[in-house]
Amino acid sequence: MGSRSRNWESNTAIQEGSPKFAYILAFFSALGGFLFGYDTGVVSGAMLLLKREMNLNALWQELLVSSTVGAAALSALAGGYLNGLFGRKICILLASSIFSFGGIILSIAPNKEVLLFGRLVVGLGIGIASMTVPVYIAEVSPPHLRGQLVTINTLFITGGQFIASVVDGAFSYLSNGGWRYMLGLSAIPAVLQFLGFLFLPESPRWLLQKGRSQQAHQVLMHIRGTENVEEEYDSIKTTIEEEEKESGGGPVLWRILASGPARRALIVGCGLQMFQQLSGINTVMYYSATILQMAGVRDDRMAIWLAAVTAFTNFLFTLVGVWLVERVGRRKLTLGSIIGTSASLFVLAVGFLLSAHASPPVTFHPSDPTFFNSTCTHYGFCEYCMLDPNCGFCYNENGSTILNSSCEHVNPANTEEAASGRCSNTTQESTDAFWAYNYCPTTYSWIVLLGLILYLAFFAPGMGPMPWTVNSEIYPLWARSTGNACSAGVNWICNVLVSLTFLHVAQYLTYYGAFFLYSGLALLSFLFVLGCLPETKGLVLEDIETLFSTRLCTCDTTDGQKVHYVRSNYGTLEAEDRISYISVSSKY
Ligand SMILES: O[C@H]1[C@H](O)[C@@H](O)[C@H](O)[C@@H](O)[C@H]1O
Repeated sequence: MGSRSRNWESNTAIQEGSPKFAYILAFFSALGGFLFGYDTGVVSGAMLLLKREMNLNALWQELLVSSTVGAAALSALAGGYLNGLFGRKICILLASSIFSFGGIILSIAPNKEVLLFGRLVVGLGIGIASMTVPVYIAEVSPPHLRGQLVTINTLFITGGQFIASVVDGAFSYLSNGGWRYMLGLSAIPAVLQFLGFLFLPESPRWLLQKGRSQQAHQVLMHIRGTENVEEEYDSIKTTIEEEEKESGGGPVLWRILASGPARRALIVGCGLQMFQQLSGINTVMYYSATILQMAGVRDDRMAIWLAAVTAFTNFLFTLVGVWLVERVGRRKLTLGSIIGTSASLFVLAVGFLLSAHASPPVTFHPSDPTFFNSTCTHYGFCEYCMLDPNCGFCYNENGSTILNSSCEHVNPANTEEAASGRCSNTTQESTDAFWAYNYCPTTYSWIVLLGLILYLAFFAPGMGPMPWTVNSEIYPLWARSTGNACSAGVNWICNVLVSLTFLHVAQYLTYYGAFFLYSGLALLSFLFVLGCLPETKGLVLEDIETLFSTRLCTCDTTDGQKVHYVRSNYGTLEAEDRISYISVSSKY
């Protein structure tokens, strides 16, 4: 094990190679991200049709949404093992087969039980893809493009969510079976990815790790578009040899926890994924239709199409992230994004707070006998009425004045109408009475809308993609699959937790309380990133491990600099202490 050094000038050999092939690889891999976005996004529109056609109660609706995310959490964790054993290519092929199978099952499902099975299958595909694709892209990309190419995967996730909302809008006009197309169409990109990947190479880093040196060398030349890959090849090979000598036996997770740099990388990776979800992205996305209704969009179809605009905003600003990641670096992009995200969550909360204070009172008590048996009669203001999932607010409007307002029981089979009375669809009067479920009519809705747009504009370029991008690069090769599996698992588990608890949190803390909480959590993540996230821009993957050699909370010293590291061996010391890092260049 000799001492080893790399200098940045010599990376020009890598940079000179044609990156075209790297883009092709990134495109086919990122179809996995597209399916992740499509399958998590499409269900809300499909549910509108499904609940009517299959008579789904709230529990079944909840099951069909959460089963996919839950299955994704489990398969992301298992994906680490599969990745190490079979390689990235086989795992991506596996994920695309699972996606295709799931899509077909969903499109022909005869009943809700088969639907649930299909959603579980699709979730298994999402979990494997979510942890494998960023790793594969990072391992095949040249260092100067790596951040951008991995961020393209998140662009595809948000693109998938956008296309899903357009498909939802388009097929919502089909009175029968529209959901079959919505859920089944995902099989097309899945088959495309499967076919494409049959012809694409395995990651050269994984090949080298498995001792398939000749194949690794060939793949590296192929993807770099040049024969001049000796330096990169040697560098990967030496690192793997060193790692093999240094690593003890036992399960990889145990070795990660026992090794200082890998453990710190795992804390940073999992922390980033946790904070991404705790800043409420999926709640905001899911809740966007209601926010738009608050802002006065009453037509259901219109709300579906405007939700597509929200998803498009998320996509558009992720594109800004793709553009910025190699210019400003991961650290500054994430920090800037968090400040904006926290501030916009604050604006959202203030909008909800003002709406709550101006919440219209209940002024009308219908004489309908079913009305008297309802607990909804207890509420004196719309604010309390809407926080009870069993009730909704029914009112007439004269200009901006609310008239004849009552709190009434919701139709359990369809929350878009009251169970009985003038806001149910069984009465003639329903035409001039408005039904507000989950929200209150308010003149402050523009603040909420502004908060929503600002939120997406700040979240999407940084906190959306960076946790995935950073995780794909911070672990040493031996720990990469397991590290990414754990952090992706944390992402999915926090995703389930936040979405399942949102309505309860809102019931206890009110909507504005919930958004103030998310805003505070975002501030907490600012401190975490400020103290713990080093800049990885432009570094060779094999060098990144060195950034975690010192205690966490000291990383900001390297911010904005490209550092040249020299790794030297002092024989008798512990593995992590044996590595000294000498900055010899900070000219950037
Ligand atoms: O990075 C992605 C992206 O921001 C998506 O919009 C969101 O739904 C996912 O949960 C997240 O992991």
